[in-house]
Amino acid sequence: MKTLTLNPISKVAGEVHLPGSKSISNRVLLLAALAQGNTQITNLLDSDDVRYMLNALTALGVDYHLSECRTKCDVSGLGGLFKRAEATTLFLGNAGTAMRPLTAALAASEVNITLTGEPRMYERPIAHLVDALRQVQADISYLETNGFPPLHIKGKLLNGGQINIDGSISSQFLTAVLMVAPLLTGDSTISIIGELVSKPYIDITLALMQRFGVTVENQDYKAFIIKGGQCYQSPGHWLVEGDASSASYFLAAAAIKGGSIKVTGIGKHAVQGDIYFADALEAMGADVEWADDHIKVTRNRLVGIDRDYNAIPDAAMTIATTALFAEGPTVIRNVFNWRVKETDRLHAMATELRKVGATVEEGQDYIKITPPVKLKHASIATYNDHRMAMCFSLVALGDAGITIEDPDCTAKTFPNYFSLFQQLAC
Ligand SMILES: O=C(O)C1=C[C@@H](OP(=O)(O)O)[C@@H](O)[C@H](O)C1
Ligand SMILES: C=C(OP(=O)(O)O)C(=O)O
Repeated sequence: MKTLTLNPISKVAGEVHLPGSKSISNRVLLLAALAQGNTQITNLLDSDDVRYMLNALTALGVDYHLSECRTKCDVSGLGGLFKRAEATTLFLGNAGTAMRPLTAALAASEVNITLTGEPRMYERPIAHLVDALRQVQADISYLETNGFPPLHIKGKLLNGGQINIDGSISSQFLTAVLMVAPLLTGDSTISIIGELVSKPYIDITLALMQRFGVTVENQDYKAFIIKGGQCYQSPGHWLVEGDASSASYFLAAAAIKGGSIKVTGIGKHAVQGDIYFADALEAMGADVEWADDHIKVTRNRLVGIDRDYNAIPDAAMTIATTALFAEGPTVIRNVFNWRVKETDRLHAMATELRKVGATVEEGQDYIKITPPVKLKHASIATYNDHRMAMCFSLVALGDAGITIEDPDCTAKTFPNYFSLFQQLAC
């Protein structure tokens, strides 16, 4: 297995122009495909998750032109739902932002589709979404295990109506139903069962839908009312914001061993909730500068924090490894759904943090990290989880360096992460 050893880095500084947001790239591609008119997308993310969405759109007959650098894409919208008579299989890797929204859009399209993916995708629950779509007569069947992909979808025009959806495991299920709802023939009311997790991702969905001409009535994240029989209208041009989750590793590096690091491509008005990772760094003691077109973090003394990070589950992982450099323990609470992402992230994080010397308490839905007096060098297993690899790169800012197993797993969202990270060393 390939490994990457990072020698101790004593100081970091510089500027990083962020690759496009994964969450926005895959949403915009799907909305542009369904919209009336052409959409010119710039700063599209070039990573595995986005390739799976692009490949799916090709197989579904969507016309688009991708530039050579794969960050510009002109999409000719279908002006409505997909239509493809032949039975087709779409392989979606482990991309939640492809699997979940496509399941809903295809259930309402006249298609005959099988959705497959990597082995881990078959362990990531999807029943809450399938149950919701079945309430409006969607014809979706499980091909292996009840409640999990792979799925077979015998799509047909759906009517809309009352849809109750469990929001307690993933917001992506609600995102999926929201994005298809305006294209159903009748009006829909989507009611949330339980407490909705990862709420800021719903704000991304609603903001993008609005830019494509569709308004949703949001009743305090408990119910959403959407008129049916609509068509998305292309906004013409779309610049994808930088990825706020990807920004977290650079901002954390500055907080730990800056110098200052400035990330561009996002700023204080960004639509992604993960920009509030910078608030977590501020709470730990770092200096943060918020501008319209960048966020800059400068090192200061860091102290542990104890907070609920349900709203930013991806960037919250970066707090776990930043905690190794803070004074006193850090507790990251209400992150139960870490267990159903690329790997069981609560368990993986606890196991690997212990290897570098931390004392760790792994709760059902929280993790408590007490930093060691001295970090130890270790070889870190990454569990085919891009964020495990990127989070543990921060350990190189200690005195012992770190070895990252399978560093190429960052290809899911950030293929050139390690070269950018190493360029910041000074
Ligand atoms: O909608 C999105 O773009 C995402 C929502 C979050 O998932 P959950 O809603 O499952 O927490 C996040 O972890 C994922 O990386 C991207
Ligand atoms: C949870 C993640 O991905 P997905 O979109 O596959 O859910 C992630 O990127 O951290």
